[in-house]
Amino acid sequence: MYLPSFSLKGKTALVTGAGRGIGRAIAIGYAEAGADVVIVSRTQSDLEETAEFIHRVGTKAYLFEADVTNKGQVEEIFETLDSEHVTVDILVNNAGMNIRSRALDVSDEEWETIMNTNLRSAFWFSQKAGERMKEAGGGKIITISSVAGHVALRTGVVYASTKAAIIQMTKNLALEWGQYGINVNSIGPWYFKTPLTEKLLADQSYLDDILAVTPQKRVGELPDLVGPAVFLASEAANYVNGQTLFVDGGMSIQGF
Ligand SMILES: NC(=O)C1=CN([C@@H]2O[C@H](COP(=O)(O)OP(=O)(O)OC[C@H]3O[C@@H](n4cnc5c(N)ncnc54)[C@H](O)[C@@H]3O)[C@@H](O)[C@H]2O)C=CC1
Ligand SMILES: C[C@H](O)[C@@H]1OC(=O)[C@H](O)[C@@H]1O
Repeated sequence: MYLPSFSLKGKTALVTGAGRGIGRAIAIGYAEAGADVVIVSRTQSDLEETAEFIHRVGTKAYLFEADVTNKGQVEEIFETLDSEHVTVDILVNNAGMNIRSRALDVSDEEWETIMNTNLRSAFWFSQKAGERMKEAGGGKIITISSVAGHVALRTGVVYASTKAAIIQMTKNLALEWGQYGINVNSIGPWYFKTPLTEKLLADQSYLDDILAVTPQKRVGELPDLVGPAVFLASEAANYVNGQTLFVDGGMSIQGF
């Protein structure tokens, strides 16, 4: 038999930023693939909406209203999961944000906020999940980067730096943790319509610029991202490590 399983049945996934957008889509997609899902975000009402979808699918949802930039709250999440004997088999570091300042205008506060939200939080969650996965004999860690981590976009140098750092962090964690059966990969999306981007994508001239450099001539739909996220979380990706999968309609290969 050559076809490995794409199912997540019997697994528990933790998804940060699961209150809306890409994180909510991945959390629900993982539930549809059979996983129980630990969902983390800042807004309880958003979490409850995501949990409602998961319950309709028939798997369990564990809700944690937390700020991923607060290390104490990150530690508390894992202490609570440990006390409830919930093992995280799959971690998706999705929470992220952007402040699209020009380089000369970036304030120290903006730098801190973007770096802490997009990069430091992902490292903290990876450390906490990684030490448990090492004990458990393996696991899957997926961090959401961006094409902005691979090519220069007009959406801000600090954001781009966090997304490039995620690509390198992914390689280094894979190098250290592959021996423990842990697969560490990242996904690099191009534009997907979410609360983070909806204002930008509503501007027809901006959208025209996006489509001009996108071979598939459309922005991403959330199922376009959930499929790769399920693949990387499943047994089908057991020998994929340290990679970044760009889900971008071909944008990152666009030349002239
Ligand atoms: N939407 C897009 O076109 C693209 C998004 N991405 C990345 O995908 C990820 C998700 O983006 P979207 O769903 O579009 O964003 P979004 O803004 O729609 O959702 C982000 C989620 O993260 C949560 N979050 C933000 N800061 C948090 C914090 N400090 N503590 C806890 N939760 C926090 C928000 O509450 C929200 O639920 C981000 O890492 C983003 O950089 C990457 C490329 C393109
Ligand atoms: C493709 C980028 O990641 C996208 O561009 C933006 O302006 C948003 O901040 C997203 O990050």
